[in-house]
Amino acid sequence: MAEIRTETAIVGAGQAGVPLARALAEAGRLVVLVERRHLGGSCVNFGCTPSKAVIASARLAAAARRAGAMGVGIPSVAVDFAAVMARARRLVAESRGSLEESFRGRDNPRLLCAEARLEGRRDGLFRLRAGGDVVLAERVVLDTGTRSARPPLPGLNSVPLVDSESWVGLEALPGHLVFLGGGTIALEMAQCFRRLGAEVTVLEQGERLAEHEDPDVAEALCDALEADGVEVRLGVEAVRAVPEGEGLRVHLRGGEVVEGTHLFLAAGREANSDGLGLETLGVVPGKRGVVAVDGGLCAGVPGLYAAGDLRGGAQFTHAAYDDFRVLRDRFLGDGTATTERVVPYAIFTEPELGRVGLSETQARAAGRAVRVGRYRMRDSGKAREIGRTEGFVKVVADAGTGEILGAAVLCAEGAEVVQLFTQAMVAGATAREMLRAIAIHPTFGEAAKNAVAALVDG
Ligand SMILES: Cc1cc2nc3c(=O)[nH]c(=O)nc-3n(C[C@H](O)[C@H](O)[C@H](O)COP(=O)(O)OP(=O)(O)OC[C@H]3O[C@@H](n4cnc5c(N)ncnc54)[C@H](O)[C@@H]3O)c2cc1C
Ligand SMILES: NC(=O)c1ccc[n+]([C@@H]2O[C@H](COP(=O)([O-])OP(=O)(O)OC[C@H]3O[C@@H](n4cnc5c(N)ncnc54)[C@H](O)[C@@H]3O)[C@@H](O)[C@H]2O)c1
Repeated sequence: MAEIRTETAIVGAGQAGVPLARALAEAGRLVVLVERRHLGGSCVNFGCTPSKAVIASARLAAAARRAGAMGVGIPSVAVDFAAVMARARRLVAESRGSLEESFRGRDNPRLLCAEARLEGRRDGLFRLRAGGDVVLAERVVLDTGTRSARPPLPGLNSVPLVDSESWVGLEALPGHLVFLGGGTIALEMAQCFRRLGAEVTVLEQGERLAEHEDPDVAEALCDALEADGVEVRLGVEAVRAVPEGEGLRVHLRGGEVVEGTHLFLAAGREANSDGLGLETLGVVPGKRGVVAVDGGLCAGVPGLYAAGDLRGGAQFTHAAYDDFRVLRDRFLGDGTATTERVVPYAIFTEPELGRVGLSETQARAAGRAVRVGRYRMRDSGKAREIGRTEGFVKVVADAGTGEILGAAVLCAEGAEVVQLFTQAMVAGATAREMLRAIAIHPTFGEAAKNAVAALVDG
């Protein structure tokens, strides 16, 4: 057993852990990074990278099927599922490989490939067991991410299951996927697998998909899935899963039965905080295993920090990466950086939903007097020219000052277009100030500007 003394120990080579380890080492500070599985964490290995690669293939198949409407004949569209998945896994292997290469042969950051567990704190040092090694660290950063939550559904373990991690290993196209849950993962993956040729049913216990979005946005997303042939069942309660031949049956309350070949678990995520030994420091995780932090990401014990999905709140790659900025500033800078920030996000369906700030529902629930500007994509020149008229832009502003409070951009490239509103919000811009910027014609930026104009004029 080796005893390793370090200034900073980082647990989890995810979106905050890797850049932080590099930055500390570059500044000449001793750092140990402990990872139990693959460098790059969820985003690289089974999240953003492979899902967006497969979604790109599915979008291409859908565009090819629509080509006739644009005067381009594509007589038949064949999806080679194995090739689609092989391409995605190749991208994963490339990203992971270059990360592995960047750590090879280095003693700072020192990479330990092991499961880490805290064993309390003595003489001002955290004690961390990592396989056969013991790390003694002045501070510890936990960046251990999340995993698919497993709802307490009787029979769950007896049926063919896919989750947000194992899907990446699929070799053959599932015949009929039944999604349990209708949030971000289900929206993206249900549309994608349907476009690749699978039958898809989504079972959502709530009254709408994407429960955190405004009802008009959620309804438009639901319409988009249904237009692709996804069967969406809202307000249903799965009470039992039963194997049936090669597949399964899901029994719903009320007696109805849904059949499929695989159950896709998309019922939320829970943080990897169990097994970390947090109890040895008196830290008790909250709902879904989340570790509470302050604005500087300190987890309640001096010297203990939590970053990325583990700390709850915005669970996205770019938010985890921004936690790196906060921690780097805490450890190497003047220590004033905080997590008070504007975090945009997207749902990569078609149309794509780009979101930032407050939704109309959230703004009204917070007691704000708001104005809402809306613009339909079917009125946009660019959308009509490229044959992508679905969706709308919706912008929410303070009724008194005109300050932009949030936006939902549901259109082709909505995740790109919403960045306009992110910039405006960070700059504290009002609707009138946004209108001073000329938008290029023909672009979706014009549609965004027209939604802002509707806010001022409407
Ligand atoms: C299917 C899917 C698609 C997604 N798509 C997007 C997207 O398009 N855009 C977006 O912004 N976000 C997306 N996300 C979310 C994104 O992947 C996460 O928000 C992001 O990866 C979180 O990074 P993290 O650093 O918090 O944790 P992770 O990237 O999960 O890293 C945590 C690491 O800690 C390691 N670990 C855990 N416990 C221990 C331990 N005890 N000892 C040692 N190591 C440990 C894990 O093995 C893992 O490598 C997606 C997620 C999924 C599942
Ligand atoms: N584009 C992106 O940025 C992106 C993409 C994929 C995943 N992610 C990450 O993953 C998270 C989303 O994961 P998710 O979609 O699993 O969770 P979610 O919280 O978005 O949605 C879960 C849904 O499942 C429903 N549900 C829960 N238990 C159920 C049950 N027993 N039966 C039926 N419905 C049930 C809930 O009502 C909810 O609507 C995001 O918050 C983000 O962190 C992000």
